[in-house]
Amino acid sequence: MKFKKVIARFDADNIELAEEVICHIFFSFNLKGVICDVPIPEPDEGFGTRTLKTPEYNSIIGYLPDTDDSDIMIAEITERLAGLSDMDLQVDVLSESVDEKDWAHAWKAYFNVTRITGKIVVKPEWKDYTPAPGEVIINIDPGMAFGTGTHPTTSMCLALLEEYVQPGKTLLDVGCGSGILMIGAAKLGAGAMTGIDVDPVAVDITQQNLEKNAIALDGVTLGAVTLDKTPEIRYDLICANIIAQVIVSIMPDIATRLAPDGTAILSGIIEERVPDIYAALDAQNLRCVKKISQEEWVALVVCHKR
Ligand SMILES: C[S@@+](CC[C@H](N)C(=O)[O-])C[C@H]1O[C@@H](n2cnc3c(N)ncnc32)[C@H](O)[C@@H]1O
Repeated sequence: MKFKKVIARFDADNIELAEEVICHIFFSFNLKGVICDVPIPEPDEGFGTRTLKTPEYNSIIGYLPDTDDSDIMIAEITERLAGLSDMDLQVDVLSESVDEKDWAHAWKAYFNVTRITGKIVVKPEWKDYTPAPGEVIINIDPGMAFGTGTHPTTSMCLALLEEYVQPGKTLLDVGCGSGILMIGAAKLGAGAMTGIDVDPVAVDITQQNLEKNAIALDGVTLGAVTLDKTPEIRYDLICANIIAQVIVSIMPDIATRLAPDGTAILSGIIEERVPDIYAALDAQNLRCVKKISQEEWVALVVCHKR
């Protein structure tokens, strides 16, 4: 099958805000395999904590099936991006036709063994790594789904899971992507888990990655659904690493699914959006108990007000 690779090459005063907005537009057009390819200022420390190659440009890349309509969609995406005139953003949209087999593996050059915390290491399935005693190794092949652990939004979630997962705690992962957070949680001792994603490909990849990590699937529920379409089961832990606008819109559904003593980890939020999140939390009688940040990205730990 042929795909159109869509590249939004951009420059902006606020790179993280531009990343968020462009990704949101890509997701709203249902582009698959969206990755942020942004030069990282700090050097790789030799462990592969960052991308192996530093890209020359800031790019957001996504893929569309190559059909009669794809050029019209790309023109609409270009128009939407050009309409962001209130932001200090210069963006060029490029596209090229690629074979699935060509692109599905091309990004792998960027993904190396990545240490997230003193304990958690994310390892591409195809790389060798000898774990130190006590390390939690997450084997991942994200395929067309988001989630290698190299993005700050994912690594902050993993670090917070290490802090908040307790044996047997139930977990709901909203926007499971590659399944990386569910695997991390399971290896840290979580009990029954539910993972949902609007992208059915992500749900398939999550299942494959859970299997590759020998996570028993009998306690796992997966679905290509939005949160409002899931049963109102209460979870001890909820993770949502999605952009702020989506988190705000699903906050009522998060609140009704968070156990009275439960903890939600909300990530994918840039600093500018934190006031919107706080307002949405307040409206649902939720409160933030911890805020961490990496680069311009913020992750919040949230619970019910008492
Ligand atoms: C930034 S990725 C996070 C992937 C993974 N959980 C991680 O932390 O690396 C966000 C994921 O949320 C999914 N998504 C976007 N909007 C969603 C929604 N309203 N409900 C559920 N999933 C959504 C996307 O398809 C994508 O896989």
